[in-house]
Amino acid sequence: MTESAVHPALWPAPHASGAVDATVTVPGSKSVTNRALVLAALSSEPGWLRRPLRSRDTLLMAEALRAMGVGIEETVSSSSSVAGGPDGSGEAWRVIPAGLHGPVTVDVGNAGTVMRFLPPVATLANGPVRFDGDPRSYERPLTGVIDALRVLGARIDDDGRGSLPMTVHGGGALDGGPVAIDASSSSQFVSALLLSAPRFNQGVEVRHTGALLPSMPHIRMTVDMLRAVGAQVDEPETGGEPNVWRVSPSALLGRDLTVEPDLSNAQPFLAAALVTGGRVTVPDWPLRTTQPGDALREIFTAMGGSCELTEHGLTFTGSGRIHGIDVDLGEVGELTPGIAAVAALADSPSTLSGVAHLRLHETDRLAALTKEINELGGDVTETADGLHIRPRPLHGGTFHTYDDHRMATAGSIIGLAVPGVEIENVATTAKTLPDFPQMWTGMLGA
Ligand SMILES: O=C(O)C1=C[C@@H](OP(=O)(O)O)[C@@H](O)[C@H](O)C1
Ligand SMILES: C=C(OP(=O)(O)O)C(=O)O
Repeated sequence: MTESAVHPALWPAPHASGAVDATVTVPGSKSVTNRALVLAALSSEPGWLRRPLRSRDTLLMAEALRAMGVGIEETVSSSSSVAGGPDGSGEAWRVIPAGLHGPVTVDVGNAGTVMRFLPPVATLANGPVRFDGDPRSYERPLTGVIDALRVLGARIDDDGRGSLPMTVHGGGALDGGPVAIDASSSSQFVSALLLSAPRFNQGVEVRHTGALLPSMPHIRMTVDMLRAVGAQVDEPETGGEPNVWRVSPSALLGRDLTVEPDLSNAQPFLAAALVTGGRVTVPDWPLRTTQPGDALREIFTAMGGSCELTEHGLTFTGSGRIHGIDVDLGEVGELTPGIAAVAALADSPSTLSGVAHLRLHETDRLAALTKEINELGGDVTETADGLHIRPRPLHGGTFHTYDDHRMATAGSIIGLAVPGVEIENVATTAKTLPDFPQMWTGMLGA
Protein backbone atom coordinates (compact mmCIF):
# COMPACT_ATOMS: atom_id res chain seq x y z
CA MET A 1 0.00 0.00 0.00
CA THR A 2 2.65 2.51 -1.03
CA GLU A 3 1.43 6.09 -1.32
CA SER A 4 1.92 7.75 -4.70
CA ALA A 5 5.03 9.93 -4.72
CA VAL A 6 3.21 12.58 -6.73
CA HIS A 7 -0.26 13.40 -5.39
CA PRO A 8 -2.71 13.03 -8.23
CA ALA A 9 -5.57 15.51 -8.03
CA LEU A 10 -7.86 15.52 -5.02
CA TRP A 11 -11.56 15.11 -5.81
CA PRO A 12 -13.94 16.70 -3.30
CA ALA A 13 -16.32 13.82 -2.58
CA PRO A 14 -19.86 15.20 -2.83
CA HIS A 15 -21.68 15.49 0.49
CA ALA A 16 -25.36 14.47 0.32
CA SER A 17 -27.66 17.24 1.41
CA GLY A 18 -30.64 14.88 1.68
CA ALA A 19 -31.93 11.43 0.80
CA VAL A 20 -30.88 10.27 -2.66
CA ASP A 21 -33.60 9.17 -5.06
CA ALA A 22 -32.08 7.94 -8.29
CA THR A 23 -31.99 5.28 -10.96
CA VAL A 24 -28.42 4.32 -11.79
CA THR A 25 -27.59 2.23 -14.85
CA VAL A 26 -24.46 0.28 -14.05
CA PRO A 27 -22.13 -0.89 -16.87
CA GLY A 28 -21.30 -4.54 -17.50
CA SER A 29 -19.52 -6.92 -15.15
CA LYS A 30 -15.73 -6.97 -15.30
CA SER A 31 -15.61 -10.62 -14.31
CA VAL A 32 -18.16 -11.70 -16.92
CA THR A 33 -16.66 -9.54 -19.69
CA ASN A 34 -13.13 -10.88 -19.21
CA ARG A 35 -14.25 -14.51 -18.97
CA ALA A 36 -16.41 -14.06 -22.06
CA LEU A 37 -13.50 -12.57 -24.01
CA VAL A 38 -11.24 -15.52 -23.15
CA LEU A 39 -13.88 -18.13 -23.96
CA ALA A 40 -14.84 -16.43 -27.22
CA ALA A 41 -11.17 -16.21 -28.22
CA LEU A 42 -10.78 -19.96 -27.65
CA SER A 43 -13.97 -20.91 -29.51
CA SER A 44 -14.11 -22.56 -32.88
CA GLU A 45 -16.48 -19.94 -34.32
CA PRO A 46 -17.11 -16.20 -33.92
CA GLY A 47 -19.30 -14.91 -31.12
CA TRP A 48 -20.88 -11.70 -29.82
CA LEU A 49 -20.45 -9.90 -26.54
CA ARG A 50 -23.16 -7.33 -25.89
CA ARG A 51 -22.99 -4.52 -23.35
CA PRO A 52 -19.39 -5.43 -22.49
CA LEU A 53 -17.68 -3.40 -19.79
CA ARG A 54 -15.34 -0.85 -21.34
CA SER A 55 -12.77 -0.16 -18.62
CA ARG A 56 -9.04 -0.46 -18.08
CA ASP A 57 -9.20 -4.15 -17.06
CA THR A 58 -11.36 -5.24 -19.98
CA LEU A 59 -9.53 -3.15 -22.58
CA LEU A 60 -6.25 -4.69 -21.41
CA MET A 61 -7.78 -8.13 -21.88
CA ALA A 62 -9.08 -7.28 -25.36
CA GLU A 63 -5.76 -5.69 -26.37
CA ALA A 64 -3.77 -8.75 -25.26
CA LEU A 65 -6.01 -11.16 -27.16
CA ARG A 66 -5.84 -8.96 -30.24
CA ALA A 67 -2.05 -8.93 -30.05
CA MET A 68 -2.11 -12.76 -30.03
CA GLY A 69 -4.20 -12.76 -33.22
CA VAL A 70 -7.86 -12.70 -32.10
CA GLY A 71 -10.19 -10.38 -33.98
CA ILE A 72 -12.24 -8.14 -31.68
CA GLU A 73 -14.40 -5.68 -33.57
CA GLU A 74 -16.15 -3.02 -31.54
CA THR A 75 -19.48 -2.16 -33.12
CA VAL A 76 -22.65 -0.35 -32.31
CA SER A 77 -25.13 -2.93 -33.52
CA SER A 78 -28.72 -2.19 -34.35
CA SER A 79 -29.52 -5.65 -35.70
CA SER A 80 -30.60 -7.11 -32.39
CA SER A 81 -33.00 -5.86 -29.76
CA VAL A 82 -30.48 -6.66 -27.03
CA ALA A 83 -27.61 -4.79 -28.66
CA GLY A 84 -28.61 -1.46 -27.21
CA GLY A 85 -28.63 -1.47 -23.44
CA PRO A 86 -30.81 0.82 -21.35
CA ASP A 87 -27.77 3.06 -21.14
CA GLY A 88 -28.22 3.62 -24.85
CA SER A 89 -24.67 2.54 -25.59
CA GLY A 90 -25.71 -0.24 -27.94
CA GLU A 91 -22.15 -1.47 -27.81
CA ALA A 92 -21.36 -4.98 -28.97
CA TRP A 93 -18.03 -6.71 -29.57
CA ARG A 94 -17.67 -9.31 -32.29
CA VAL A 95 -14.96 -11.80 -31.32
CA ILE A 96 -13.35 -13.74 -34.16
CA PRO A 97 -11.06 -16.53 -32.97
CA ALA A 98 -7.82 -17.20 -34.83
CA GLY A 99 -4.60 -19.17 -34.39
CA LEU A 100 -2.80 -17.59 -31.42
CA HIS A 101 0.76 -16.44 -31.89
CA GLY A 102 3.75 -14.72 -30.32
CA PRO A 103 6.03 -12.93 -30.02
CA VAL A 104 3.83 -10.59 -28.04
CA THR A 105 4.10 -8.52 -24.89
CA VAL A 106 0.97 -8.41 -22.77
CA ASP A 107 0.38 -5.49 -20.39
CA VAL A 108 -1.71 -6.85 -17.51
CA GLY A 109 -1.96 -3.48 -15.75
CA ASN A 110 -3.09 -4.46 -12.27
CA ALA A 111 -5.89 -6.72 -13.50
CA GLY A 112 -6.04 -10.02 -11.63
CA THR A 113 -8.20 -11.48 -14.39
CA VAL A 114 -5.66 -10.60 -17.09
CA MET A 115 -2.55 -11.71 -15.20
CA ARG A 116 -4.15 -15.04 -14.16
CA PHE A 117 -6.49 -15.93 -17.05
CA LEU A 118 -4.09 -15.22 -19.94
CA PRO A 119 -0.95 -17.30 -19.16
CA PRO A 120 -2.91 -20.54 -19.79
CA VAL A 121 -4.16 -19.05 -23.07
CA ALA A 122 -0.57 -18.12 -23.97
CA THR A 123 0.53 -21.78 -23.68
CA LEU A 124 -1.68 -22.39 -26.75
CA ALA A 125 0.02 -19.69 -28.81
CA ASN A 126 2.84 -20.34 -31.23
CA GLY A 127 5.70 -18.26 -29.88
CA PRO A 128 6.71 -16.41 -26.74
CA VAL A 129 4.22 -14.26 -24.82
CA ARG A 130 5.80 -11.90 -22.33
CA PHE A 131 3.68 -10.68 -19.42
CA ASP A 132 4.38 -7.39 -17.66
CA GLY A 133 2.28 -4.88 -15.76
CA ASP A 134 2.00 -2.22 -13.06
CA PRO A 135 4.52 -2.47 -10.19
CA ARG A 136 1.76 -3.90 -7.98
CA SER A 137 1.23 -6.77 -10.44
CA TYR A 138 4.73 -8.04 -9.51
CA GLU A 139 3.55 -8.49 -5.92
CA ARG A 140 0.24 -10.20 -6.59
CA PRO A 141 0.28 -14.00 -6.24
CA LEU A 142 0.80 -15.94 -9.47
CA THR A 143 2.71 -19.07 -8.43
CA GLY A 144 -0.50 -21.13 -8.40
CA VAL A 145 -0.85 -20.52 -12.15
CA ILE A 146 2.86 -20.71 -13.08
CA ASP A 147 3.57 -23.94 -11.18
CA ALA A 148 0.38 -25.59 -12.40
CA LEU A 149 1.07 -24.74 -16.04
CA ARG A 150 4.57 -26.23 -15.74
CA VAL A 151 3.08 -29.45 -14.37
CA LEU A 152 0.66 -29.45 -17.31
CA GLY A 153 3.54 -29.18 -19.79
CA ALA A 154 4.25 -25.46 -20.27
CA ARG A 155 7.63 -23.76 -20.54
CA ILE A 156 7.67 -20.53 -18.53
CA ASP A 157 10.60 -18.25 -17.84
CA ASP A 158 10.03 -16.22 -14.65
CA ASP A 159 13.66 -16.02 -13.48
CA GLY A 160 12.60 -18.10 -10.48
CA ARG A 161 10.42 -15.31 -9.07
CA GLY A 162 7.06 -17.06 -9.28
CA SER A 163 5.57 -13.73 -10.31
CA LEU A 164 5.55 -11.14 -13.09
CA PRO A 165 7.29 -10.23 -15.28
CA MET A 166 7.56 -13.58 -17.07
CA THR A 167 7.46 -15.19 -20.49
CA VAL A 168 5.26 -18.10 -21.48
CA HIS A 169 6.89 -19.95 -24.39
CA GLY A 170 3.76 -21.09 -26.16
CA GLY A 171 4.13 -24.31 -28.09
CA GLY A 172 0.80 -24.19 -29.91
CA ALA A 173 -0.75 -26.81 -27.60
CA LEU A 174 -0.59 -28.02 -23.99
CA ASP A 175 -0.80 -31.57 -22.62
CA GLY A 176 -3.05 -30.72 -19.66
CA GLY A 177 -4.11 -33.45 -17.21
CA PRO A 178 -4.19 -33.57 -13.40
CA VAL A 179 -2.68 -30.84 -11.21
CA ALA A 180 -2.84 -29.88 -7.52
CA ILE A 181 -2.77 -26.21 -6.53
CA ASP A 182 -3.20 -24.10 -3.41
CA ALA A 183 -5.65 -21.37 -4.43
CA SER A 184 -6.13 -19.93 -0.94
CA SER A 185 -4.59 -16.63 -2.04
CA SER A 186 -6.84 -16.25 -5.11
CA SER A 187 -9.76 -18.14 -6.61
CA GLN A 188 -8.55 -16.80 -9.96
CA PHE A 189 -5.90 -19.60 -10.09
CA VAL A 190 -8.70 -22.17 -10.38
CA SER A 191 -10.73 -20.08 -12.84
CA ALA A 192 -7.64 -19.48 -14.98
CA LEU A 193 -6.87 -23.17 -15.42
CA LEU A 194 -10.48 -24.13 -16.06
CA LEU A 195 -11.17 -21.43 -18.68
CA SER A 196 -8.50 -22.63 -21.13
CA ALA A 197 -8.79 -26.32 -20.24
CA PRO A 198 -11.19 -27.40 -23.03
CA ARG A 199 -8.33 -26.57 -25.41
CA PHE A 200 -5.70 -28.61 -23.53
CA ASN A 201 -5.04 -32.03 -25.12
CA GLN A 202 -6.26 -33.90 -22.02
CA GLY A 203 -8.42 -31.16 -20.51
CA VAL A 204 -7.63 -30.61 -16.85
CA GLU A 205 -8.27 -31.94 -13.36
CA VAL A 206 -7.62 -29.19 -10.81
CA ARG A 207 -7.40 -30.26 -7.16
CA HIS A 208 -7.35 -27.41 -4.63
CA THR A 209 -5.20 -28.44 -1.66
CA GLY A 210 -5.22 -25.25 0.47
CA ALA A 211 -7.16 -24.75 3.68
CA LEU A 212 -9.45 -22.03 2.33
CA LEU A 213 -10.77 -21.16 -1.10
CA PRO A 214 -12.02 -17.57 -1.40
CA SER A 215 -14.54 -16.12 -3.85
CA MET A 216 -16.50 -19.30 -4.63
CA PRO A 217 -19.16 -17.38 -6.61
CA HIS A 218 -16.43 -16.42 -9.07
CA ILE A 219 -15.52 -20.09 -9.56
CA ARG A 220 -19.23 -20.84 -10.08
CA MET A 221 -19.27 -18.07 -12.69
CA THR A 222 -16.36 -19.77 -14.49
CA VAL A 223 -18.11 -23.15 -14.45
CA ASP A 224 -21.43 -21.69 -15.64
CA MET A 225 -19.83 -19.74 -18.45
CA LEU A 226 -17.79 -22.77 -19.58
CA ARG A 227 -20.96 -24.87 -19.69
CA ALA A 228 -22.75 -22.14 -21.64
CA VAL A 229 -20.20 -22.48 -24.46
CA GLY A 230 -20.50 -26.25 -24.53
CA ALA A 231 -17.69 -27.38 -22.20
CA GLN A 232 -18.14 -30.42 -20.01
CA VAL A 233 -17.27 -29.64 -16.38
CA ASP A 234 -17.47 -31.89 -13.32
CA GLU A 235 -17.31 -29.95 -10.08
CA PRO A 236 -18.00 -30.27 -6.36
CA GLU A 237 -21.29 -28.35 -6.31
CA THR A 238 -23.05 -30.68 -8.74
CA GLY A 239 -22.04 -33.95 -7.16
CA GLY A 240 -18.32 -34.05 -7.94
CA GLU A 241 -15.47 -34.75 -5.55
CA PRO A 242 -14.88 -31.92 -3.00
CA ASN A 243 -12.24 -29.40 -4.14
CA VAL A 244 -11.82 -31.03 -7.56
CA TRP A 245 -12.82 -29.58 -10.94
CA ARG A 246 -12.53 -31.54 -14.19
CA VAL A 247 -12.89 -30.06 -17.67
CA SER A 248 -12.90 -32.38 -20.70
CA PRO A 249 -11.18 -31.45 -23.95
CA SER A 250 -13.72 -30.12 -26.46
CA ALA A 251 -14.39 -27.46 -29.05
CA LEU A 252 -16.14 -24.36 -27.72
CA LEU A 253 -19.17 -22.75 -29.35
CA GLY A 254 -19.36 -19.13 -30.38
CA ARG A 255 -22.20 -17.54 -28.44
CA ASP A 256 -24.20 -14.34 -28.28
CA LEU A 257 -23.87 -13.17 -24.70
CA THR A 258 -25.32 -10.08 -23.04
CA VAL A 259 -23.20 -9.03 -20.08
CA GLU A 260 -25.02 -8.41 -16.78
CA PRO A 261 -24.46 -5.11 -14.95
CA ASP A 262 -21.49 -5.27 -12.56
CA LEU A 263 -23.16 -5.80 -9.19
CA SER A 264 -19.94 -5.06 -7.26
CA ASN A 265 -19.82 -1.71 -9.05
CA ALA A 266 -23.47 -1.20 -8.08
CA GLN A 267 -22.35 -1.35 -4.45
CA PRO A 268 -21.49 2.33 -3.87
CA PHE A 269 -24.84 3.41 -5.32
CA LEU A 270 -26.82 1.02 -3.10
CA ALA A 271 -24.66 2.19 -0.20
CA ALA A 272 -25.74 5.76 -1.00
CA ALA A 273 -29.37 4.76 -0.42
CA LEU A 274 -28.39 3.19 2.89
CA VAL A 275 -26.23 6.08 4.06
CA THR A 276 -28.67 8.87 3.13
CA GLY A 277 -31.91 7.03 3.96
CA GLY A 278 -32.84 7.33 0.29
CA ARG A 279 -33.70 5.08 -2.63
CA VAL A 280 -31.66 3.81 -5.58
CA THR A 281 -32.83 1.59 -8.43
CA VAL A 282 -30.34 -0.40 -10.51
CA PRO A 283 -32.05 -1.51 -13.76
CA ASP A 284 -31.41 -4.99 -15.16
CA TRP A 285 -30.26 -6.50 -11.85
CA PRO A 286 -30.32 -10.20 -12.80
CA LEU A 287 -32.90 -12.44 -11.12
CA ARG A 288 -30.32 -15.22 -11.05
CA THR A 289 -26.58 -14.64 -11.14
CA THR A 290 -23.24 -15.98 -9.98
CA GLN A 291 -21.93 -12.46 -9.28
CA PRO A 292 -20.86 -11.98 -5.65
CA GLY A 293 -22.46 -8.53 -5.63
CA ASP A 294 -25.86 -10.20 -5.41
CA ALA A 295 -25.02 -10.84 -1.73
CA LEU A 296 -25.48 -7.09 -1.16
CA ARG A 297 -29.24 -7.61 -1.09
CA GLU A 298 -28.82 -9.59 2.12
CA ILE A 299 -25.83 -7.75 3.61
CA PHE A 300 -27.16 -4.21 3.15
CA THR A 301 -30.62 -5.33 4.30
CA ALA A 302 -29.02 -6.61 7.52
CA MET A 303 -27.28 -3.23 7.81
CA GLY A 304 -30.60 -1.37 7.82
CA GLY A 305 -32.11 -1.14 4.32
CA SER A 306 -34.69 -3.07 2.39
CA CYS A 307 -34.85 -4.13 -1.21
CA GLU A 308 -37.22 -5.18 -3.91
CA LEU A 309 -36.09 -7.23 -6.90
CA THR A 310 -38.30 -7.36 -9.97
CA GLU A 311 -37.60 -8.20 -13.58
CA HIS A 312 -36.94 -4.48 -14.13
CA GLY A 313 -34.21 -4.21 -11.55
CA LEU A 314 -33.36 -3.84 -7.91
CA THR A 315 -34.67 -0.99 -5.76
CA PHE A 316 -32.80 -0.52 -2.53
CA THR A 317 -34.22 1.75 0.18
CA GLY A 318 -32.41 3.03 3.25
CA SER A 319 -34.25 3.44 6.55
CA GLY A 320 -32.19 6.32 7.85
CA ARG A 321 -30.44 3.97 10.31
CA ILE A 322 -27.28 1.98 9.61
CA HIS A 323 -26.45 -1.04 11.74
CA GLY A 324 -23.13 -2.75 12.25
CA ILE A 325 -22.70 -6.31 11.01
CA ASP A 326 -20.69 -9.41 11.88
CA VAL A 327 -20.10 -11.13 8.56
CA ASP A 328 -17.73 -13.57 6.86
CA LEU A 329 -16.92 -12.03 3.47
CA GLY A 330 -14.70 -14.88 2.23
CA GLU A 331 -17.06 -15.60 -0.67
CA VAL A 332 -17.49 -11.95 -1.62
CA GLY A 333 -14.17 -10.34 -0.75
CA GLU A 334 -14.37 -7.60 -3.38
CA LEU A 335 -17.34 -6.12 -1.48
CA THR A 336 -15.22 -5.49 1.63
CA PRO A 337 -14.13 -1.86 1.03
CA GLY A 338 -17.71 -0.68 0.44
CA ILE A 339 -19.05 -2.60 3.43
CA ALA A 340 -16.26 -1.22 5.63
CA ALA A 341 -17.17 2.32 4.54
CA VAL A 342 -20.82 1.84 5.47
CA ALA A 343 -19.83 0.11 8.73
CA ALA A 344 -17.75 3.15 9.71
CA LEU A 345 -21.00 5.20 9.64
CA ALA A 346 -23.15 2.66 11.53
CA ASP A 347 -24.76 2.82 14.97
CA SER A 348 -22.89 -0.26 16.27
CA PRO A 349 -19.56 -2.04 15.70
CA SER A 350 -18.87 -4.46 12.85
CA THR A 351 -16.55 -7.41 12.38
CA LEU A 352 -15.66 -8.34 8.79
CA SER A 353 -13.86 -11.70 8.53
CA GLY A 354 -12.68 -14.30 6.00
CA VAL A 355 -10.72 -11.82 3.88
CA ALA A 356 -7.03 -12.22 4.76
CA HIS A 357 -6.33 -12.57 1.02
CA LEU A 358 -7.33 -8.93 0.49
CA ARG A 359 -3.83 -8.02 1.66
CA LEU A 360 -2.75 -9.09 -1.84
CA HIS A 361 -5.45 -7.35 -3.88
CA GLU A 362 -4.97 -4.06 -5.79
CA THR A 363 -3.38 -2.81 -2.56
CA ASP A 364 -3.31 -4.26 0.96
CA ARG A 365 -6.96 -3.42 1.43
CA LEU A 366 -7.08 -4.26 5.13
CA ALA A 367 -4.19 -1.91 5.92
CA ALA A 368 -5.47 0.79 3.55
CA LEU A 369 -9.02 0.81 4.93
CA THR A 370 -7.73 0.86 8.51
CA LYS A 371 -5.36 3.76 7.87
CA GLU A 372 -7.71 5.90 5.80
CA ILE A 373 -10.81 5.52 7.99
CA ASN A 374 -8.75 6.12 11.13
CA GLU A 375 -7.24 9.27 9.62
CA LEU A 376 -10.78 10.64 9.33
CA GLY A 377 -11.26 9.98 13.06
CA GLY A 378 -12.43 6.37 12.86
CA ASP A 379 -11.52 3.40 15.03
CA VAL A 380 -10.66 0.42 12.85
CA THR A 381 -8.31 -2.42 13.75
CA GLU A 382 -7.03 -5.21 11.56
CA THR A 383 -7.66 -8.77 12.67
CA ALA A 384 -5.90 -11.86 11.32
CA ASP A 385 -8.50 -12.20 8.56
CA GLY A 386 -10.43 -8.95 8.43
CA LEU A 387 -11.41 -5.75 10.17
CA HIS A 388 -13.03 -4.69 13.41
CA ILE A 389 -14.80 -1.36 12.94
CA ARG A 390 -16.09 0.78 15.83
CA PRO A 391 -18.00 3.77 14.43
CA ARG A 392 -16.85 7.19 15.66
CA PRO A 393 -17.80 10.71 14.55
CA LEU A 394 -15.69 11.28 11.42
CA HIS A 395 -14.24 14.50 10.04
CA GLY A 396 -13.04 15.59 6.60
CA GLY A 397 -9.59 14.98 5.19
CA THR A 398 -7.75 13.31 2.34
CA PHE A 399 -8.74 9.71 1.59
CA HIS A 400 -5.78 8.01 -0.13
CA THR A 401 -6.65 5.32 -2.65
CA TYR A 402 -3.37 3.45 -3.44
CA ASP A 403 -4.38 2.88 -7.10
CA ASP A 404 -7.35 0.86 -5.87
CA HIS A 405 -10.71 1.55 -7.52
CA ARG A 406 -12.63 0.17 -4.56
CA MET A 407 -10.76 2.44 -2.12
CA ALA A 408 -11.93 5.42 -4.21
CA THR A 409 -15.56 4.32 -4.13
CA ALA A 410 -15.33 3.47 -0.40
CA GLY A 411 -14.06 6.98 0.36
CA SER A 412 -16.87 8.47 -1.72
CA ILE A 413 -19.46 6.59 0.36
CA ILE A 414 -18.00 8.11 3.53
CA GLY A 415 -17.96 11.52 1.86
CA LEU A 416 -21.74 11.38 1.45
CA ALA A 417 -22.11 11.60 5.23
CA VAL A 418 -18.92 13.44 6.21
CA PRO A 419 -18.26 16.93 4.79
CA GLY A 420 -14.78 17.72 3.50
CA VAL A 421 -13.60 14.28 2.37
CA GLU A 422 -11.26 14.53 -0.62
CA ILE A 423 -10.50 11.45 -2.69
CA GLU A 424 -6.95 11.15 -3.99
CA ASN A 425 -6.81 9.95 -7.62
CA VAL A 426 -10.48 9.21 -8.18
CA ALA A 427 -9.42 8.40 -11.76
CA THR A 428 -8.24 5.03 -10.46
CA THR A 429 -11.90 3.95 -10.70
CA ALA A 430 -11.17 3.58 -14.44
CA LYS A 431 -9.99 0.05 -13.63
CA THR A 432 -13.61 -1.09 -13.68
CA LEU A 433 -15.86 2.00 -13.75
CA PRO A 434 -14.39 4.92 -15.72
CA ASP A 435 -17.53 7.06 -15.39
CA PHE A 436 -17.73 6.76 -11.61
CA PRO A 437 -17.34 10.50 -10.74
CA GLN A 438 -20.00 11.56 -13.26
CA MET A 439 -22.34 8.73 -12.22
CA TRP A 440 -21.90 9.71 -8.57
CA THR A 441 -22.65 13.38 -9.05
CA GLY A 442 -25.49 12.44 -11.43
CA MET A 443 -27.03 10.26 -8.72
CA LEU A 444 -26.92 13.22 -6.35
CA GLY A 445 -28.58 15.43 -8.92
CA ALA A 446 -25.58 17.74 -9.06
O1 LIG B 1 -12.49 -14.24 -10.96
C1 LIG B 1 -12.80 -13.05 -10.83
O2 LIG B 1 -13.34 -12.39 -11.74
C2 LIG B 1 -12.51 -12.40 -9.54
C3 LIG B 1 -12.24 -13.16 -8.43
C4 LIG B 1 -11.93 -12.58 -7.12
O3 LIG B 1 -10.53 -12.68 -6.94
P1 LIG B 1 -9.83 -13.32 -5.61
O4 LIG B 1 -10.32 -14.71 -5.45
O5 LIG B 1 -8.37 -13.19 -5.93
O6 LIG B 1 -10.26 -12.43 -4.48
C5 LIG B 1 -12.37 -11.12 -7.02
O7 LIG B 1 -11.88 -10.53 -5.85
C6 LIG B 1 -11.91 -10.35 -8.24
O8 LIG B 1 -12.34 -9.01 -8.15
C7 LIG B 1 -12.55 -10.92 -9.49
C1 LIG C 1 -9.76 -7.79 -6.56
C2 LIG C 1 -10.24 -7.12 -7.61
O1 LIG C 1 -9.74 -7.16 -8.89
P1 LIG C 1 -8.77 -8.15 -9.68
O2 LIG C 1 -9.59 -8.70 -10.79
O3 LIG C 1 -7.66 -7.29 -10.16
O4 LIG C 1 -8.30 -9.22 -8.73
C3 LIG C 1 -11.42 -6.24 -7.48
O5 LIG C 1 -11.93 -5.78 -8.53
O6 LIG C 1 -11.87 -5.96 -6.35
